[in-house]
Amino acid sequence: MTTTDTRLPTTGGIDIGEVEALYRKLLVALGQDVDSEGLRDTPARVARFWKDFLQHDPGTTDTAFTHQESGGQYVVVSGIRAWSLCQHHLLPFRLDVHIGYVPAGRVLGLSKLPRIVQTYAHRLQIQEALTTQVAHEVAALSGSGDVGVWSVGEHLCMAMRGVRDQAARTTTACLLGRLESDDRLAERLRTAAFLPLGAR
Ligand SMILES: Nc1nc2c(ncn2[C@@H]2O[C@H](COP(=O)(O)OP(=O)(O)OP(=O)(O)O)[C@@H](O)[C@H]2O)c(=O)[nH]1
Ligand SMILES: [Zn+2]
Repeated sequence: MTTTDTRLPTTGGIDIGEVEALYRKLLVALGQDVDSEGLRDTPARVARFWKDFLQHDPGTTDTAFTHQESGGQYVVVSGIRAWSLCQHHLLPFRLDVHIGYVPAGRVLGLSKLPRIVQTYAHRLQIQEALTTQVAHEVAALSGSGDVGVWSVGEHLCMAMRGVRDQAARTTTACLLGRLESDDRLAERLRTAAFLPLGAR
């Protein structure tokens, strides 16, 4: 996976006028009075939401600094918060994402890690794919093959509908390079990632 993979995997652009018209039709089909005061502007608002969500610009993600003295060091940024939308129900899921890597001569700008998460969160997603995509992007941008990403998700499609389990949390992890093969290293980074979150 390369940095160019941050483009949306869509089949076309967003026709915001058509989205608005379709939402108007949807509300009618749902038996709603679309000309009532509260709903009159809703199709346009929701169309704007989709455009903002899917075309969100996370900003520059590829600033990295040479750091040859990084031998033996690891970097962990934990508690990155993001919202995404599940592919199956188009309902939000909230994520806490924790990223760790062992630099290989270069370190990424710290703010770039939340920006990378946002890049992949602003898609119709499943949590597992997002976790994998973030790990590969961090690897590509940092030049380090030793990357771990842990995501803890709360899915509204499980909480407010369907099984209606409000307490369930989903943890997904993607371990690359030495984090995959070296259990002790992976555990050190995982512990560092989750440690500061104990009080939450
Ligand atoms: N693996 C995975 N599944 C997800 C994610 N988000 C939502 N799902 C699941 O997608 C599945 C879709 O299942 P279906 O049986 O097709 O749909 P459904 O009848 O609405 O399922 P219920 O949610 O069980 O009511 C559900 O089990 C969801 O919990 C995700 O990020 N990863
Ligand atoms: Zn869902």
